[in-house]
Amino acid sequence: MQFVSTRGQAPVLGFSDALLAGLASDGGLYVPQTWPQISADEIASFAGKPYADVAYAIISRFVGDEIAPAKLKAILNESYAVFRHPSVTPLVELEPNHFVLELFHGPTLAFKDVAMQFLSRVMDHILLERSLKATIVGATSGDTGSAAIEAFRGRDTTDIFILHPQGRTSVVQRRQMTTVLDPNVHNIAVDGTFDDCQNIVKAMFNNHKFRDRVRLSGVNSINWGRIVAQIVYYFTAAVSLGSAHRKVSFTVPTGNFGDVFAGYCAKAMGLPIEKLIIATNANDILRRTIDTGRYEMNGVATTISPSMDIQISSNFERLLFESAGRDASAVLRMMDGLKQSGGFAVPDNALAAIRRDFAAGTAGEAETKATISMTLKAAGYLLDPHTAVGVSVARHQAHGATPMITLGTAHPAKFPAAVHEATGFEPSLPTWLADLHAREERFSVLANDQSAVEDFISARTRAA
Ligand SMILES: Cc1ncc(COP(=O)(O)O)c(C=O)c1O
Ligand SMILES: N[C@@H](CCOP(=O)(O)O)C(=O)O
Repeated sequence: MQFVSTRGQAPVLGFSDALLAGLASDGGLYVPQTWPQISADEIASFAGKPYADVAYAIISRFVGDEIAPAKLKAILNESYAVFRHPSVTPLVELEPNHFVLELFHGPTLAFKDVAMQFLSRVMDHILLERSLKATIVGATSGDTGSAAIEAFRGRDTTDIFILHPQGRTSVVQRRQMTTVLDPNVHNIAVDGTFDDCQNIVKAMFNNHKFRDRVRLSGVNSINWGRIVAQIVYYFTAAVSLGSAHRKVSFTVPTGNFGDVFAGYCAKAMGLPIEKLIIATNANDILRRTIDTGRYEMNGVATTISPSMDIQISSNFERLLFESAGRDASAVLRMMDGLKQSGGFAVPDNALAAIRRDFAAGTAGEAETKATISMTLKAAGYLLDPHTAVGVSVARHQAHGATPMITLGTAHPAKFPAAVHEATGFEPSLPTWLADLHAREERFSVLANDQSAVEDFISARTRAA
């Protein structure tokens, strides 16, 4: 399997090189050259199989012969053995015909663990085989960072540098990152928003001299290795409700568009998905785009679902590429508009294609809090604020007899203040994190400045 850039000007790469590259050298994102197809019979045969086996059936199609089957199976078995639920990502019925797919049973209590546990092991394997070290960078609004740090801590092949927006994550999210003191872990608090952090990360990838010198690699969902692992749970969830012989819909709390794009990939591979619903908080740029056909930035609002406080939704570029008939020049024009004027118009053909597969809705702050408290009262189920955005939006979608699955992207204990405000009840952390607030923290504060971050990394990485 080969991977092409959404901007059409970077080399076509195999799975391992696409993973190590992170962002394509032309600034685009890698997507598979073709979508492997999974037949209805094979999809139905996933029923009752262990999660790691389904993951192998799906991910091996993208890996091709680059990793020996036994090695890939071992990586997947190890990755999912660390989850604290036997099903890895269980499905819970919230109300008739509406389910929550719990993606937060990994070590850092958010859906990011599902992909990050795989990505760290597979990167480690590729680097060891090539006798290389890499510098991993990532931007986080809270969850990617903690999942990446947990997955990469202590690894000899990598040094990891995570940029978070200072003061804009929950305290639990921050401490999950800053209390990890392994020597290969470096936390940087940036004086800015998540978008500023993500811009610095992308700019470092576009500084080819720096990128090559420190052997830069990324762990945000711009890296195909993240998306490929997130495709799996769309299959396991749909199959447990009767797919491939029954359609399902998904509602996905959305920020950087990686998670919902993985749903699009599952559909492109043959999973019968009726609709993918993009759920946004007050940072509703994606809903406005679906409604109006214009992607228009208007400033980041701070919300109780901070991991979705994003305006530059990176993976939307992958969808634009697909829905514009894989026209890289159209993508280049749109991305240029975004850079020059903070917005662009989605071409009519692409917009029509997007609207066939996706719908979108927004839940504001009051609605999100009301959803948390109502769901606790009515169903005895405690939602985190991100999942609550999804549940609220899903409840407003007419889906008839088609089951609706809302992705449960984080555990409520990651956001105790918001949950307490909504319910008067403060969820406690699981035992392995019980002393989180007593642990020593270590992080450096840097200006919102690419060269300051590059200098910081150059002075510390072992890969240069
Ligand atoms: C808890 C939570 N929910 C939802 C999202 C949004 O996911 P995505 O950025 O893949 O759209 C994030 C961050 O990515 C998150 O951390
Ligand atoms: N919400 C994210 C933002 C980064 O998203 P990613 O999926 O592209 O890594 C976070 O928690 O950091």
